[in-house]
Amino acid sequence: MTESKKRHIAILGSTGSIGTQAVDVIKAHPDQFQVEVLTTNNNAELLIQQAVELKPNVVVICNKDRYDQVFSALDPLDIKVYAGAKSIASVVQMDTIDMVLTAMVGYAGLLPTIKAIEAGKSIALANKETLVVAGELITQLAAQKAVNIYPVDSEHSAIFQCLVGEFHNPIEKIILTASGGPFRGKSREFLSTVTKAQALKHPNWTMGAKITIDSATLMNKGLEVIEAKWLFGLRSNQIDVIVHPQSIIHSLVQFEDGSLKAQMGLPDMRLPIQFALGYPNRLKSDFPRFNFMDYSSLTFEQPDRETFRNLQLAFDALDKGGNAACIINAANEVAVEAFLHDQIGFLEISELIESCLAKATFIQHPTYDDYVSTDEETRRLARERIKSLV
Ligand SMILES: NC(=O)C1=CN([C@@H]2O[C@H](COP(=O)(O)OP(=O)(O)OC[C@H]3O[C@@H](n4cnc5c(N)ncnc54)[C@H](OP(=O)(O)O)[C@@H]3O)[C@@H](O)[C@H]2O)C=CC1
Ligand SMILES: CC(=O)[C@@H](O)[C@H](O)COP(=O)(O)O
Ligand SMILES: [Mn+2]
Repeated sequence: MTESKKRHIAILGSTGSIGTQAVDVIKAHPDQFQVEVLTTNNNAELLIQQAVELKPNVVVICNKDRYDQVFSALDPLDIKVYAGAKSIASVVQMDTIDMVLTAMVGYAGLLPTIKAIEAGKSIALANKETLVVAGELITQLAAQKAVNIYPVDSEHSAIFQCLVGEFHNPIEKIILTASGGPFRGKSREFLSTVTKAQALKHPNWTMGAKITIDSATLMNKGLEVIEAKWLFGLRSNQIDVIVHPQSIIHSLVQFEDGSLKAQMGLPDMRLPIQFALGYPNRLKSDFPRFNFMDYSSLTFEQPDRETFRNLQLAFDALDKGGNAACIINAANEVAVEAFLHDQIGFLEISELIESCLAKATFIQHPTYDDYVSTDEETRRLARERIKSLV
């Protein structure tokens, strides 16, 4: 690419696990990428450090109390500084941006993603919650605006990589691989006493706290099933989940002739991030290479949906349709937060989600405003339930 053809990127959530790895990818390819926008929730120190190095046009810090600190560091460098969630939703529409990487965590990713698509920006989507909450709305809007959504999530990137050159061939089914998390093979009795420190020890990936707990409960795989439905236009009976504890095969596609294609590699999120940012090009990297001799066996097992009920709850929500996935997402976000604050136990995460799914108002054809009210109602129900438990 020439200087003028550099891809101009906005990184939402630049201080997190995906965000910092995206910064590493971009720094390794200064001829390919220019950072236009960086955003964070609270982490002013790292935001300032990244901005001094990458010289974006604009940074946003959600927490307004940290605005002065960021402004005094970056205004002398001619970097514009804004604060508050609304600013994120507005800066993604800047003319100078080509692609928005949604690397913030949770429901907060929904509105900025909608605004970015409305402005015609390509999306590199890490924030799976956006598609879980409002997959139909997002995919319809993207189609209307002729916007491409490039998956960053490792499984979905794997499927997307398997589909390159195959877009005219129907998918028979996809197989999402799951590590099984830190509690693979454990009983409900064991799970009744596990701590957040145990749950935060993922066997293969270093990630933010929320997704790490989701991996431990198998909700991450449930969210990924819903994410896959919308990204690849599938029915739920076309999506299988298989536990693969080594996380080397990142997922598979089966075509109508029975052929299976898989994408493999060491667990390293920089690869799917780089593939999404650089698509359709595979950029050179110095990431460690997979060596077959280091793995004497790659193994597979069925997920235990009875012990880890969240996976089944996600399939149930997908089959129910409407705002059901929005309900389980909101309940899960509140439940994970409560677990991380030692307010509820590990098994109560699923109980809370199940009770919210039963109680929250079901809407068959939700609008954006319906998603907002569903999210609010479910969070209220979940918090009431937590109060009754403690
Ligand atoms: N980590 C991974 O390997 C993978 C992550 N994903 C998905 O990517 C997304 C990000 O995950 P991850 O990087 O692990 O998360 P982290 O918790 O590590 O980082 C989250 C980022 O978002 C910012 N942020 C948090 N809350 C808000 C908010 N309410 N408004 C605006 N910004 C906010 C944080 O700012 P601050 O630092 O100030 O808190 C931080 O920059 C999630 O949706 C996750 O499911 C998908 C596949 C793999
Ligand atoms: C890296 C990534 O994409 C995560 O979503 C990862 O897949 C989590 O691992 P689990 O398979 O344990 O959910
Ligand atoms: Mn994943």
